[in-house]
Amino acid sequence: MKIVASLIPSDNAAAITSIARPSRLLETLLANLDGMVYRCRDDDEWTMEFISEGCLELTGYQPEDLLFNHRISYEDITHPEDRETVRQTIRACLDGKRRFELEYRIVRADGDVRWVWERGVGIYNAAGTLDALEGYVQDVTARKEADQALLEAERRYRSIFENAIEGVFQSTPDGGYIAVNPALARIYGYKSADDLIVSLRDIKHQLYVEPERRTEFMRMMAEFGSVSNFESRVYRRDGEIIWISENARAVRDEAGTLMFYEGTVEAITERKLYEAEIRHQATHDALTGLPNRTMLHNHLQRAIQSTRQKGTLTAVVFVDLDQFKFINDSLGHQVGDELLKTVAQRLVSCVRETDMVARQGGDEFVLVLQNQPDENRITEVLQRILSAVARPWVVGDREFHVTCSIGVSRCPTDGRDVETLLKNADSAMYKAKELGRNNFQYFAGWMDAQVSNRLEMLVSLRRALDRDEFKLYYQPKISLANGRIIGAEALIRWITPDQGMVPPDRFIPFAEEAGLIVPIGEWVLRTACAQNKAWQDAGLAPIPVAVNLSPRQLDQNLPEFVRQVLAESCLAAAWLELEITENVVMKDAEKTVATLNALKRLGLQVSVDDFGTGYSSLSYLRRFPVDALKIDKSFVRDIARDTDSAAIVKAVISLGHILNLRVIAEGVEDQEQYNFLLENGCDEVQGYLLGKPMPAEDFTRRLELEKKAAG
Ligand SMILES: Nc1nc2c(ncn2[C@@H]2O[C@H](COP(=O)(O)O[C@H]3[C@@H](O)[C@H](n4cnc5c(=O)[nH]c(N)nc54)O[C@@H]3COP(=O)(O)O)[C@@H](O)[C@H]2O)c(=O)[nH]1
Repeated sequence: MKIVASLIPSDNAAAITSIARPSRLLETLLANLDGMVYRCRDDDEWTMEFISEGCLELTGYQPEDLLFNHRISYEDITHPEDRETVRQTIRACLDGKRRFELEYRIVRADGDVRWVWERGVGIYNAAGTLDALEGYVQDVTARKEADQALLEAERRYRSIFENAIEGVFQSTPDGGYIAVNPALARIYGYKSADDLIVSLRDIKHQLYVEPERRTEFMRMMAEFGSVSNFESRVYRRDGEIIWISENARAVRDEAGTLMFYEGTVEAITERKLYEAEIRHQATHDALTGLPNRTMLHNHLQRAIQSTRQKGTLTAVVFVDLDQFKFINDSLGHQVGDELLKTVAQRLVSCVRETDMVARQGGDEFVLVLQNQPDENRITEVLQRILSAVARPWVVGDREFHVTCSIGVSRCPTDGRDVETLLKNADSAMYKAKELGRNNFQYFAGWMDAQVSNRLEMLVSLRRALDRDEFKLYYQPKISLANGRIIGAEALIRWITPDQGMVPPDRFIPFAEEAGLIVPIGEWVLRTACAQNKAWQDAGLAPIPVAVNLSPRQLDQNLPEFVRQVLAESCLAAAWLELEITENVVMKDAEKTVATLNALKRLGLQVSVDDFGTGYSSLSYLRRFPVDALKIDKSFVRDIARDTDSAAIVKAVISLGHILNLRVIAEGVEDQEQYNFLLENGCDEVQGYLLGKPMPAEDFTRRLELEKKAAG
């Protein structure tokens, strides 16, 4: 209950005269008053001597019911909880001869509780003794309820303001705060809302990390009257930088003059970090942390644009590791991953910060070298890359050597769009592989004439078998004991209608990738067996023909397939030799031993190809059912120049003989190499010196000549 005691002295009010008998005019007025006029005694019942007609509407009782307490007294109508206070308040005013004014509750005839406002005055006689009280009572329930609702709403809003998780503020255009809630103080690292308001007086410079954000905030407020999701970096009190998002509006007076800004602040650092992480993941390679293919494409796109505008030179460098597949297969993916990470770091160390090193996938990296002054500078970088990648690489207590092949295309010379530049760099890289690996090649127009697009190659390869485009060449193997042909290696050739002959190095890896190597390998085996049988049927001296096997062919079905092919061609198994590269033998050694044993049971021969380039374990080698080791041509090539190569060749020959294996040296190109191998007890040689791979018809003539010479 709200009690308002009037401060107006009752001397003036005393002018109100007795209204025991009001005039007619007054009666009309009183009857139409919105409330009740009364005159009562100062007794325990507030006995009414006069009461206007408004009594009925106000209390639900007829005026007669209350007059002289005929039916009920006003004291009884007054709400029991308010009676005492009403009496005390009126008493105090009467004692001080002041007008009284108060609000309290009454209980109407129908039991309804209503709020009333009462204003009255004491009526004194000439002797100054109180005669009666006169006053006016009005129903103010509606206003009271509205006030209550307003208070409740205010309380609720204050609670929201005080307890909100978001920061709430009102700030002035000159950069101070009028009001902030505790959450904003917490977000900005202040002890309390007051601490923030007092300490932070220059929002532009004290709060924003980039003060231009405040300028932008003000500009948007002036232009649009509000900002939403306005993200900025701000300083907390201790100097820590966080991200916030603001939603705010400008508050203006009726004349349109800006009064202040008000809005909310949300701390979004975590979201920003998460978004940055997601962006990073979408654009970076998880293993090496380098930009991925997507980012490379976007970056290259921009680099091309800038190259065009500035008239500069940009190089797209395709780097492919030479022995990666082998390392992955023989040493496992974990080691392969470590190698990729090391290579990634080394590549980054070779270029400027403004250049990009991206991982395209697998063991392929692409570098974008922008704003190059000339080709010499690009070449310097390429040389740095070759030596960086070739630096020994240590895993545990073992040291490895890896090289890479590099292809380069230049913008604008070799292409002006992303696809062309990447395709041409890729073609140049394949040329580098063909030219012996561990080198770089700049793209040249003629490379386009070859089947350089891998996708095209795969499509063409798929058709090649049906169109009978493959051919087998045969290269002689010569006995060092007597210089005679003691075998042949079947080597596939692809004669395409438009590109001519495509060497196996260019398509075997794709065939392996696409799984086409299995049908191609089957064709090779059938053709080689059939050809060998034809030579035998022609009366030529029988020799074993060696066929190369790809890793994908070496599964448990292979022995059965070989058995079938031998049966179909009627070739005795002794005249078939299978060449398997060292890394394939070592990969999943247990499984390989089982397959090799099954093959050996057929009666054929098995040799380990490219021996020396891999990491054969001696203990495994002892257990493998193989007949021969083929020393890789890279060692044979350097026999005369490089003492290490010469030592390796000698060691392999000794090792082979200790293990009771034949040793064949491949890639013999000159007499010096031949003599070295002869002197060091090698069993067989193969190479251009003794005969290049040749079509079956030419090989037939070689065999016929041999037969004649043998007499
Ligand atoms: N899975 C299969 N792989 C095959 C098959 N046919 C060939 N290949 C493999 O492709 C690689 C390249 O073969 P190719 O271009 O035929 O090269 C062979 C010889 O021509 C070459 N060679 C022989 N002598 C010399 C020489 O004196 N100098 C020199 N620079 N190169 C020479 O060596 C290749 C034979 O190598 P290898 O197999 O290691 O004995 C090659 O890896 C083939 O294996 C196939 O049908 N299936």
